[in-house]
Amino acid sequence: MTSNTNTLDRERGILIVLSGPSGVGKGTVCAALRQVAPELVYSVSATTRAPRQGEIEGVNYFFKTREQFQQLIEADEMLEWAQYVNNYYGTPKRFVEDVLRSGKDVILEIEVQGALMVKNKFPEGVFIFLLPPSLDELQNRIVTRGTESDETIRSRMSVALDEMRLMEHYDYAIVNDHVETACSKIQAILAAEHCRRDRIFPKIVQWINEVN
Ligand SMILES: Nc1nc2c(ncn2[C@@H]2O[C@H](COP(=O)(O)OP(=O)(O)O)[C@@H](O)[C@H]2O)c(=O)[nH]1
Ligand SMILES: Nc1ncnc2c1ncn2[C@@H]1O[C@H](COP(=O)(O)OP(=O)(O)O)[C@@H](O)[C@H]1O
Repeated sequence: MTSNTNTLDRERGILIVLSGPSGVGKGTVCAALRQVAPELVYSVSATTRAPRQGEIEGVNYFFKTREQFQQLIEADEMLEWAQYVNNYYGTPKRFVEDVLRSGKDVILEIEVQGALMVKNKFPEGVFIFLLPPSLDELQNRIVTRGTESDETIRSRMSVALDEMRLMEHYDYAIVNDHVETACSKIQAILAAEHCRRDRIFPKIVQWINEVN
């Protein structure tokens, strides 16, 4: 038996897509997830939206002009992209593919149109939808965050309803009532998906055959 044949490694990482309406807490839950699951890789999106106070280029987003964003699409460098409330958002393709090929799991925090594009390309991905405890609480969270104008808040609430109608296309729905609970549920889903996908059985058969 060689050392190459007796490791129970998976060949490719798992692609996780986390969606949910603006203000539901995707960013907050992802930040908590980073603390407890540092092995998970986060895809940084490109956007034409202006940076919010404190946002850092390459950390929160790659901030682009409309022309630059268009060029990325034309050069086929986007895994998916979507227009959301007057701005474009998209996932750089190469980074995600490299991470998956290296055997690590990668998480995309994206809206629903883009998530459905990803589902076409990666049906084996894990699609998780984050829900608010109520619509009032959703609005309250967007308002409390204080990053949006009144008009943008109205647009985001209207998009939120459209997004929730498409929830049935997801594998899992999680209510973000408490950040820690939502985070634990995502970890539990990931752990279960690892068990389901691990290519352990062929390896075990190989071990047994090699011993006999
Ligand atoms: N399709 C797509 N949506 C994205 C991407 N990055 C972010 N989004 C989504 O775009 C929406 C607006 O993002 P943002 O302006 O940062 O607002 P926030 O998520 O409410 O803080 C959210 O639903 C994000 O999840 C991306 O690469 N692709
Ligand atoms: N479980 C929660 N309970 C209460 N407030 C929350 C919870 N999750 C997030 N928030 C708050 O809601 C607001 C929006 O969260 P954010 O992570 O920016 O949402 P998203 O990334 O989905 O737009 C923030 O002020 C955040 O602190």
